[in-house]
Amino acid sequence: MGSSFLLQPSRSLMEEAMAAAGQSQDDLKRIVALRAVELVRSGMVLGLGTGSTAAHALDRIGDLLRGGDLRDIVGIPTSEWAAARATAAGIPLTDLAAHPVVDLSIDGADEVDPALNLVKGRGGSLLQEKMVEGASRRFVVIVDDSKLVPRLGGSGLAIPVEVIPFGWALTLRRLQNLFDGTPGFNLKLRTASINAKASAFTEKESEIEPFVTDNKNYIVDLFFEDGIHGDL
Ligand SMILES: O=C(CO)[C@H](O)[C@H](O)COP(=O)(O)O
Repeated sequence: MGSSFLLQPSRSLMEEAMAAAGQSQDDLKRIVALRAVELVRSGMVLGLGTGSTAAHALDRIGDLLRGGDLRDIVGIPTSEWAAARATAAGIPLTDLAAHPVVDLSIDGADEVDPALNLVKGRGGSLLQEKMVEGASRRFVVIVDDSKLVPRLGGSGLAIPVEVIPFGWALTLRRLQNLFDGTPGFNLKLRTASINAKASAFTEKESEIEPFVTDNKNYIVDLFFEDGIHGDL
């Protein structure tokens, strides 16, 4: 991957946003997404991110294309969700086979540590995000301040790992062994009921059905009481 860096609402923008009555977290997501889209130029191959922050960027790119301010853009979606959102926004889609080098990817994240290491994929899209963003010359991460942590896992929320269904229980045990002895460490297979996207199951079935990713894989969620200490 080329350079990756973080865009947050700048101090003045953040203060402006927080000062104005009624500004929500979603407003902050929109502000930072719009700043990231300022980096988009006509003719670029874009990596199209997934999630509620990236949604603002996709919609903005669509607006600029419709208004004629951007031309000849093609986008590689990082999930089925992103493909649908980009299509609705009017962004022409392509893939990594046709465009193995991506000029710029814009995506959200679940956690960002001070060294700009990321947790991604709590929404369930991991593998394609990593492939598209890994093929990018430039990767711009757009987050509001709720995503900043002193160390990964520090929010106490899941660190997702996508695993193939074959032998998933063995993979889960190996992940368990990897972090054995880490105080407050826990892990579990993500079930369909946990991921809102997996709505095909009834409530009762969903308690026992694994969540299935766009790539037909499972997810094991890792939890750290106080984040990951030491080398990643
Ligand atoms: O990795 C992701 C999806 O798999 C998202 O980028 C991440 O979950 C952030 O989402 P949001 O902007 O909705 O907080």
